[in-house]
Amino acid sequence: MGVPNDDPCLTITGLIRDCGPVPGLDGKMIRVLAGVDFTARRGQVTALLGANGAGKTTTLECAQGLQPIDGGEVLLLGQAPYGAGADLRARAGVMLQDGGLPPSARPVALLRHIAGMYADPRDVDSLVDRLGIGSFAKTGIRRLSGGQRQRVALAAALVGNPEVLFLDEPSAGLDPQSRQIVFELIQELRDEGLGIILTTHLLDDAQKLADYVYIIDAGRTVARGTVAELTARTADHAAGREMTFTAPAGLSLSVPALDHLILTEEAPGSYTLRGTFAPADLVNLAVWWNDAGILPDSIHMASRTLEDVFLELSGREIR
Ligand SMILES: Nc1ncnc2c1ncn2[C@@H]1O[C@H](COP(=O)(O)OP(=O)(O)OP(=O)(O)O)[C@@H](O)[C@H]1O
Repeated sequence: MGVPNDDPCLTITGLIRDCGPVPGLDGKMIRVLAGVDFTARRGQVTALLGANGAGKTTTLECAQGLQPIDGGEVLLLGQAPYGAGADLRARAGVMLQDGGLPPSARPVALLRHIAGMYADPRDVDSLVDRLGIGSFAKTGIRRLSGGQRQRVALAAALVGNPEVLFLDEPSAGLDPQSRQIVFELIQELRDEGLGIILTTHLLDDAQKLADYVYIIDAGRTVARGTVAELTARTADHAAGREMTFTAPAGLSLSVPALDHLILTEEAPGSYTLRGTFAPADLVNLAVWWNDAGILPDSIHMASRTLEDVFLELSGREIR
């Protein structure tokens, strides 16, 4: 296996998409995508995040050539996907949330059938083994649990040996063991050089898997970066840290050495410090505890998670 390169496999620039006509808007079209930028690279997992209705599905459908575009540019493996031939489709694997699998088919027979349609398919037996499909190999798709169906859908997306893999909510419905298996497989495929594009509502999944993250809101790209970059403290978000500790209730909150931080007793005996911490603040805290004769029962310090960033950018209210 060669060293994977990180060339772009999907480039979306200023994507505009109008849909409709919408009956509630007197039959007018609505601008669903108003400038989405997104680049996915080979050998990386790139996550597309956004609240409900942000435009993720529409973006991916434009990327897969399932919808035309009204402005901007989409290049999948160097080609405009809408109207492209079967050759391009064969190079992209798509795992949809509802699977899109024929309900009466049996998993292994279906995978062998799909493999037969490709020039250079993956080995079906090893995929079946890897994804634990053997134990329900001959059960009809309609009788499978959601998590089993999800694993068959992933195998079906991979069997054609694609260069780019689109995964819509890959861990939806999976139990912890299956989720672990699927995550390990995604990481291996990434290391093989596949470009993997993932949409998810589970920010924890994005935090664990994604090399690069794009956040879209109301049809536009509003943030991009590695998880570390997005969660790093910036000038705007200098108050990005929070420390909590538990100690006896009713301590005096007047601590001059810490008065640049906000110290509150959120519940009896449960204290929170927020603000821009310097390492010396930990010394000042220890001096305060020492002077007051306190040994805290627990201490916890955390920085922002991807979820905090997402909520700041997409708003906390439901749309
Ligand atoms: N054909 C259409 N006609 C009218 N409105 C549409 C059409 N397609 C999408 N929309 C609207 O565009 C917006 C974006 O939809 P899209 O399905 O891309 O969002 P999403 O980010 O995938 O949402 P979710 O997380 O809920 O799946 C939504 O408000 C949706 O109602």
